[in-house]
Amino acid sequence: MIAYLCAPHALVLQKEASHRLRPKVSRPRTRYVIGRLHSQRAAAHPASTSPLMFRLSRYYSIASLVGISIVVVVLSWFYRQLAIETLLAHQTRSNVDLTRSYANAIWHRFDAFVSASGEWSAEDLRRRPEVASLHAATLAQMHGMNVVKVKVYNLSGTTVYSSEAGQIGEDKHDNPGFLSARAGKPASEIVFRDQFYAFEEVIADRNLIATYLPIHEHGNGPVKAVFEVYTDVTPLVAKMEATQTKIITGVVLALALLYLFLFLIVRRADQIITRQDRERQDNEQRIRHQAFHDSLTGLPNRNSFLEHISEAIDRSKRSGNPGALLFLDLDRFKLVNDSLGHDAGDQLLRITASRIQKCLRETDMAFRMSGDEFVVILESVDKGEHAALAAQRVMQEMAVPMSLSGCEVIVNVSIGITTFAGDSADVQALLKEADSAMYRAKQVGQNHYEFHTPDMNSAAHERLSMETDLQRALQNQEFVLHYQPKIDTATKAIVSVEALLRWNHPTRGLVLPNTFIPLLEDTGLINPVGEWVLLQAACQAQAWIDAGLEPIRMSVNISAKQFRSHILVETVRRTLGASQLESRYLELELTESMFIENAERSIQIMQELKCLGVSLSIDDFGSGYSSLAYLKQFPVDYLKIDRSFVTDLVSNKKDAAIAVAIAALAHSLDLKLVAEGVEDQAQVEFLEKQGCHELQGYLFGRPVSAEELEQVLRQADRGQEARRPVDTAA
Ligand SMILES: Nc1nc2c(ncn2[C@@H]2O[C@H](COP(=O)(O)O[C@H]3[C@@H](O)[C@H](n4cnc5c(=O)[nH]c(N)nc54)O[C@@H]3COP(=O)(O)O)[C@@H](O)[C@H]2O)c(=O)[nH]1
Repeated sequence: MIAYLCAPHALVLQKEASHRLRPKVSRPRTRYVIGRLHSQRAAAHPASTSPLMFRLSRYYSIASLVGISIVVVVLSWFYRQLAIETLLAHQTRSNVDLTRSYANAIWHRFDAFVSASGEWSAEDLRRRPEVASLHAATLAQMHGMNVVKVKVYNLSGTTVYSSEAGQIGEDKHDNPGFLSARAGKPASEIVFRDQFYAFEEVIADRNLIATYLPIHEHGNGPVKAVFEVYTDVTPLVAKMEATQTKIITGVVLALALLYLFLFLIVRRADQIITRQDRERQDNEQRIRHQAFHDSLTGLPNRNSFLEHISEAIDRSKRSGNPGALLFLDLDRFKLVNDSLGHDAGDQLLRITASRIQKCLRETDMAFRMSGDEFVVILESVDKGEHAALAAQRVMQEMAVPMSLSGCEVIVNVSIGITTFAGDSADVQALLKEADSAMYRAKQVGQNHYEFHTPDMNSAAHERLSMETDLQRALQNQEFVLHYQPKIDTATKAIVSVEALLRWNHPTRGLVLPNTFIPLLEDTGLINPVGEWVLLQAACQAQAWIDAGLEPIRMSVNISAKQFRSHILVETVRRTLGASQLESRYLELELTESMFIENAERSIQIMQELKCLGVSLSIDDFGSGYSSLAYLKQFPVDYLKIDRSFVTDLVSNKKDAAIAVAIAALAHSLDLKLVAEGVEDQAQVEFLEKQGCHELQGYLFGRPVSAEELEQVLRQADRGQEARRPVDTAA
């Protein structure tokens, strides 16, 4: 039940709405879709920030420092090699010149000595008297030069003279420098000596260039001996090293500046990348959250449910503790949406979500599946009573009035419960079980919970098979209309008939609209079927006129979906054209809940319908949101008191008071009053007193086929008297 305790302009009614089906159990079909879900766990829980975020500036710093170091080392080595090569080449040239002048000056003294040296031992060589004069001549020749040692080798590689006397007689025949010079090619090498015996002193920490030079006979003849000259290049090397240091320092400074400049660019890029990365992560997190949560209520959604129920079943398997699934559906949610608008509907869903959560333990989880459907997973429920207690808690919480769009409203909930243990593996089957139980709870009377029983599965199958059959019913001409008369209170003549839809099911027999109109609404078939009803009823009314019967009004029920479909006016126009029925004989029965969501638009539709000349009636009046403020603007002709107030109006003072109030309202708004559900004379008398214009009910006739009603109409016309009511036993 939904109860409105509304503000001044509305009637204060807490009566169960009538059994009219248009706004009744109408809930979106549940689809059980289990698809592959990507990263469900990650998405159900907030994503952590990536620990491996690429740090460009860190990589740049390391890579460029290593690169700069390599460049400096290579450059430094390369420069040094180049400088030494240059030095060696230069020194070799100068040593060639030096040797040439040395040879020119003193070779004539050596010539015979060197030629004969092959015969002497090392000792003999050292003792030779020529050595002293050679030494003196050499010293004189080298004076003032940077030459620090001179050696002379004969062609066998024996040191025949050295300015360091101790080396005379040494064998150097396999020395590469000697071999190169003996072959006619000067050779130089640079060496470092921490101690070196120069002509007359010992010198320390010196860079020396040793040059091996061939001595040719007559200047350009065959090689006669090999000279080795050591020149001290320490100052040159020091200079070279100083230059090298300067160049390297310059290069390092230039690279450091470049590094700094690039570092600033890279750091900025790094900051941008980091920010974009964070934004991307935030976006991903938001998308994941959206994929697994319902944006309206903030509850986890169906995807999240599918993940969690599987985990809950696994846990139940491991622990052996059973769990339970609660399927919750709001009672008459559609009515709130239709009457108070979608904002109120959204607010209701949010309040419901928070109330459900209030009733749960930390280990339980609530999900919004779709529309007004919620599911709760309860873990470790030892006995079914625990699930029942949770359901009761939710129902109690929902029974507390809530304020929606300025109205105090109580919206109840119907709950289906099923339990699962380790062996229940099929999530889809579990959902179906809980859904079937919820459906049974609704059928039992709403604001109720039911446990799943095996027979419920067959009820669900039944629903499905009905839906399938309905798809073919229109094509197979299985629908028929029955007609129930309305009589004039004063004359008791039939002044109108209400067309009521029946389904002639091939195997089930005659099915009443309570069973299938909600399914027609759910499947969207209500529009084509509604059009068919309109045309059929109008054609029947015209057929009776054509058959010579006194014309009467034909009233047709219009569903909320039809009314909102925006093609209603055009459909009625086409119907009138096709049936040739005068518009004053067509009446449309609308319910007040259709108008509230967009009253202005509803008034416009009603005015357009009125322009066609049809009559309009507000059916089931008093059972919904009766806005008096709008009622005076509705261009309607009839107000039909809801059957629920008529049934007990003689015995129930409140019903009587409401019927009186509605009658007064109709009179003051200049509307014709119709009462439905009239079953006895006492009701007739009460309603007559209230000035009710027309009466409808089993007392005057049940809905019957067109043929049966035609007979009644004929009898009445033949008798030239007020039409007799249809036999109530029919
Ligand atoms: N959108 C459409 N709705 C339709 C159409 N045809 C019917 N309906 C709606 O279905 C509901 C149930 O209709 P039905 O089972 O046909 O019941 C009607 C009457 O049989 C019943 N009635 C009439 N008099 C009495 C009575 O004295 N006692 C009693 N217990 N029941 C009685 O009331 C129903 C008619 O109600 P109403 O429409 O409010 O006048 C019902 O809501 C229909 O509107 C259709 O084609 N389209």
